[in-house]
Amino acid sequence: MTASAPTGANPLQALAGAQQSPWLDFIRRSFVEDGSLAALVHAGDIRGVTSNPAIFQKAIGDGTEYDAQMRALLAKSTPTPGALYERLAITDIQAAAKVLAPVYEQTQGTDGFVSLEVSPYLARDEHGTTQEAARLWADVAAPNLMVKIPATPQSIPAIRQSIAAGINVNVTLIFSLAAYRDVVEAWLTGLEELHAKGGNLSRVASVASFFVSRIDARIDSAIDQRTSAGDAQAAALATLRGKVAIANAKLAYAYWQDIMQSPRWKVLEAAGAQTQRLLWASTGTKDKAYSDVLYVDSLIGPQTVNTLPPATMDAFRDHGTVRETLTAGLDDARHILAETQRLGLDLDSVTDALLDEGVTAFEEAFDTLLASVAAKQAALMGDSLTGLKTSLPADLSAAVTQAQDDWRRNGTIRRLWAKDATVWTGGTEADWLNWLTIVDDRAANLAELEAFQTEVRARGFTQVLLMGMGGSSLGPEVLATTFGKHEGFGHLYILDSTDPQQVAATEKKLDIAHTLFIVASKSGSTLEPSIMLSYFHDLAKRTLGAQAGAHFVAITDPGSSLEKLAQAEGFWKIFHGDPKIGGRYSVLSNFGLVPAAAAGVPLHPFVADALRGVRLCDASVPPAVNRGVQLGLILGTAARLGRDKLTILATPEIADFGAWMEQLVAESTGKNGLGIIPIDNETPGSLRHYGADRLFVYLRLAPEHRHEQDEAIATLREAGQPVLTITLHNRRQIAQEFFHWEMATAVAGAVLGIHPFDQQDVEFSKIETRRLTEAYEKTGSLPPEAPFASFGPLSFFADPANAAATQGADAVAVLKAHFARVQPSDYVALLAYLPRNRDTQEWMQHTRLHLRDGLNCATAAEFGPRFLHSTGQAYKAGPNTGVFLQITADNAQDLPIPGTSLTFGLVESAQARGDFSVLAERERRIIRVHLHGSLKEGLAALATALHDAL
Ligand SMILES: O=C(CO)[C@@H](O)[C@H](O)[C@H](O)[C@H](O)COP(=O)(O)O
Ligand SMILES: O=C[C@H](O)COP(=O)(O)O
Repeated sequence: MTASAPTGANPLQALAGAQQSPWLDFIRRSFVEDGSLAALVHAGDIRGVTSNPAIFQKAIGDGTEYDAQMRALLAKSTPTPGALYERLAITDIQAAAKVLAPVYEQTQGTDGFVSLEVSPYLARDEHGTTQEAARLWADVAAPNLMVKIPATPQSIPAIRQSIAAGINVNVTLIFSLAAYRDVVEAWLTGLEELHAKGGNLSRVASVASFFVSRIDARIDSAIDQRTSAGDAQAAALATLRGKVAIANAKLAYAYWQDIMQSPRWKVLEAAGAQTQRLLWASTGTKDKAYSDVLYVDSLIGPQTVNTLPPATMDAFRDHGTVRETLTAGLDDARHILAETQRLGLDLDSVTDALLDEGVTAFEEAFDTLLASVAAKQAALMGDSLTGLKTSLPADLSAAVTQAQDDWRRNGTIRRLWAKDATVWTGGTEADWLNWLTIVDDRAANLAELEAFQTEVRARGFTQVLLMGMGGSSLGPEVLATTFGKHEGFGHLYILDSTDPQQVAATEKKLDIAHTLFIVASKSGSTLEPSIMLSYFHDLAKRTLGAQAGAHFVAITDPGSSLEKLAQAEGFWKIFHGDPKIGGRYSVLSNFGLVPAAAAGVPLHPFVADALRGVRLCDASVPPAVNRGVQLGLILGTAARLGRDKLTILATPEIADFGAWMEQLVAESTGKNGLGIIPIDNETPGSLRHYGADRLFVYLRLAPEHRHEQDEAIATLREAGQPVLTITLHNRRQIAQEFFHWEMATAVAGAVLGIHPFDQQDVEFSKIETRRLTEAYEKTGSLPPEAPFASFGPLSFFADPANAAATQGADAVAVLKAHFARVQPSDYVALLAYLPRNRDTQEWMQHTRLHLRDGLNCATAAEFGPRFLHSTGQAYKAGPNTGVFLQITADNAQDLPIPGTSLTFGLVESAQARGDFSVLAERERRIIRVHLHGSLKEGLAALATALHDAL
C-alpha cells in the first residue's frame, strides 16, 4: 500500500469530484503507528476506515504486533480474553480516529469516520446489540467513530435505538433491497425520535453498507453450475455473469434518491440531519477474470462511500476511472434483475443465505481471533496459570475435537454463561449458576472477610473446628490440608463424621476455651452438622458458660433453621451462602472463604488466583482453549465412550483436592443411570490392571518434584491410556483448579444430557436415616436385623437377593461369591462406616489395591457418612456397575447427642443401614460385613478373608 504523491489528482483523490468518499477496509497496529494511514489521509487518498471481525482477526490473531500492549495490560489486571481483545481493538480504532479527525473537522462532521463492529455473537440479539453499541460508543469516545451493526431482522430495532441515542451507525451486512428499506426506515425513525427529544441531528452520521461482490460470487457460481449441467438457458444466463451485484446496488441507490425527495426526509433535513450514505462494501473482486476495479468503477455517484481493501485501493489509484456510473443504466439494471428472476436465479434466497453466511463468517473469524488472544494471554501469563497437557487415544481425541467444534459453532459457552438451562435439560439449571459470578462478587466484597480474619487473629484462637458435610466440608478440608497452619492463626480441623471415635478423637485435639467453632450447612437442616453442633456447643457451654456463643460462627443460606439457632444462641458471626449455588459448587463462596479467613489463608491472593481461573473459562474463550470447557468436553465425551472411571492422582501436598473433585463430579453427573465415577487416590499399578474404562487426571504440584509419580504417569500415557496432566506452579493455584473443575463438571453434565445441579438420590439416604432415627427415638431400638452368615468376628448382612447370590460356607466363600460378580468395566467400592484415621485409611488403601490387582477393576475406598454427601449419589443413581462392600463395626466407645436420646454410634448405624437399603433397592450388588469386637482384629480377619477370596 502506498500513498500518492501530493501533486496531481490520482483516481482516488478525484473521487471527491464525484462526491464519493474512498474509505479503507483495513486496519492494523503497525499500519497506524508507522504513519502509513496518516500518509494516505494526508494525501487525500482515503477519507475513512472500516474494520470488521475478519480484519481484526488477521491483525491481532497472528504475529507479535500487539504483544507489548497485552503485556502491559496483563501486568495491571487479569481481563477476560474478550475484554483484552476489545482493549487492543479500541486502541487501534482510537488511533485511527485521531488520524482521521482533521477530515472529520474539515467536513463539519460528515466524513473522516472509523468503524468498529459490535460483537458478531450479538448479531441476532436486539438488546445485546443496543447495549454494546452504547458501550463501545462511550468507550471509544471519539465523535468520528461509527459503530457497526449488522442488518439482521433482530438488529434493526437496535439500529433505530442507537441512532435515536445520537450514536453514529454503520449498518453492515446489507445484501437485499428489502433489508436496505428496513435499514432506511430504522434510520429515519431513529432520527425522528432524536429530533422529538430535541437532540442535535447534524452530528449523527450513518452509512448503509451494501455488500456487492459476494452476490456476484454466489450468482455466478449458480450460473456456472447450470451451464455445466447443460441448462437450456445457458446463453441467457451467461449474460448475467458479473452483472447482478452492480444492478442490485444501483437499485438501492435509486431507492436512496427517492427517499431524499420524500417529505419525511425533508423535515429531518430542515432540522439539520445528515443523510445516511450508501457505502459499497465487499468491493474486492473475487473472480480474477473481472477487472480488479469493477466494484469501484461501476459504483461511483454523489453522496456515497466505497470501502476498499488495500489491493483494490492500490489498483484503483493506478488504473481506476472516475465517472458517475451509479446513476447510469438504471433500466439495464432493472432488466438484469428481471432476467435474474425469469431465469430462476432466486436472488432473495441468495441474499438471505449471504446474510446468514456473513454473520457466521464474522462469528467464525471472531472465534479464531479470540482463540488466538486467549492462547497468547495464557502464554504471556506463563506460570501464573496452571498448565494442562492432554494425551488422548485417537478415538477419544477425534470425538473431543468434534465436541469442541459443536460447542464453538453453537455458541454453547456463551449460552452457559448466559444461564440458558437448555444447555442441559431445560429444567431448573438456571437457578444454580451463581458459582459463575461468585468469585467476582467475593473479590468486590473482600473487606468483610478480611476484617473477620483480622478479628480472628486478634482473638488468638489456637484451633478452628469446621463442622459440615460434603460441599460444606470438602472444600475447607482441601484448604486445611493444602495450606497447613498459618502463623498467628489456629490449626483448622474438619469434622465430617458421625463416628463416635472420630468425634472423640477430634475433641481431644481441641482446647475448647480457645477454639473457634464454625458450623457450615447451606440448608441448615443436615443431620450431621446439626448433631455435631449440639455436641460441641454443649461442651463449649460447659467450658465457657454464657460466652460460648462468641466462639461460634455459622455459614448458612439466608433464613435457614441454622441461622435462627445461631441468632438465638448469640453466635459471634453469621455468614450467608448464596442460595443459587449448590453445596458442591460453593468452595469459592463464603463456604470456602470463611474457613480460609479463619485459618489465616491470605485472601486477596487466593481470590486473585480464583479469578484467573474464571477469566480463562470466560464466555469469550472458545472451547479448544477454554480450560474448564476443554476438561468438561473430555470428561463427558470419555464417559460416553465408556471411559467413565475418572481416576484422580495427585502429588501428596495437594492430594486432598481429589476428595473435593469426587463430590463435585459424582454428585453432579451420577444420575439417570449415567455418570462419571471418580476413583480417587488409587496408587498407580501395573498396566494390566487397567481396562478401557479409565480416564486419568494427574494433578501435580511442580515444586514437589515427584519424579517417580511423573514416571508412573508417563508409563500410562505411553501405553495409550488417556491422561490429563495438570501442573500447579504453587499451592495457591488450587483456587484456579476449583473453578476449572466446576466449569468442567457443568460441561460434562451437558455432554451427558443430565441436570448437574440436583442430587435427588443423596436425599433418599437422608430420608432413610431420618426414618430409622425417628423410629429409635420412639421405640428405643432400631428395627431388628439378622446376618445371613456369621463366621467368627465377621457377620454378613444383605437383602434377600444379594444374600442369595453370595451364600458360602465361610467368609472366604461369601466374599468370593460376591466379587465373582465383578464384570469388566465394573468398579468395586469399599464403604466403611469406621473412624477415619491413619490406621483405617491405610487398611482401606491396602485393601482396595489388593482388590484392584486381583479383579483388574477400578476401586474406591470411601468412609461413611462422608461419602453419602459425595460419591453416594453416583453409586445409587449412576451406572449400575458398582460392586459394594459395606463395612461396619462395633463401637468401642459411644457418645450421647445432647438434647436427644440418640448417640453418635446409633446415628452412624442408622446411616449405614439407610444407605444399604437404598443401594439394595436400586438393585446394586452389595453386602455388608460387620466386625465384632476389636476393630483391629476385625479388620485383620477381613483382610485375610479377602486375600484368600481373590
Ligand atoms: O465495514 C465494512 C462494511 O461497513 C467492511 O469492513 C465489510 O465488512 C467488508 O467490506 C466486507 O466484509 C468484505 O467483504 P468480502 O471482500 O469478504 O466479501
Ligand atoms: O454437599 C452438601 C451436603 O449434603 C451438606 O449439605 P448442607 O450444606 O445443606 O448441610
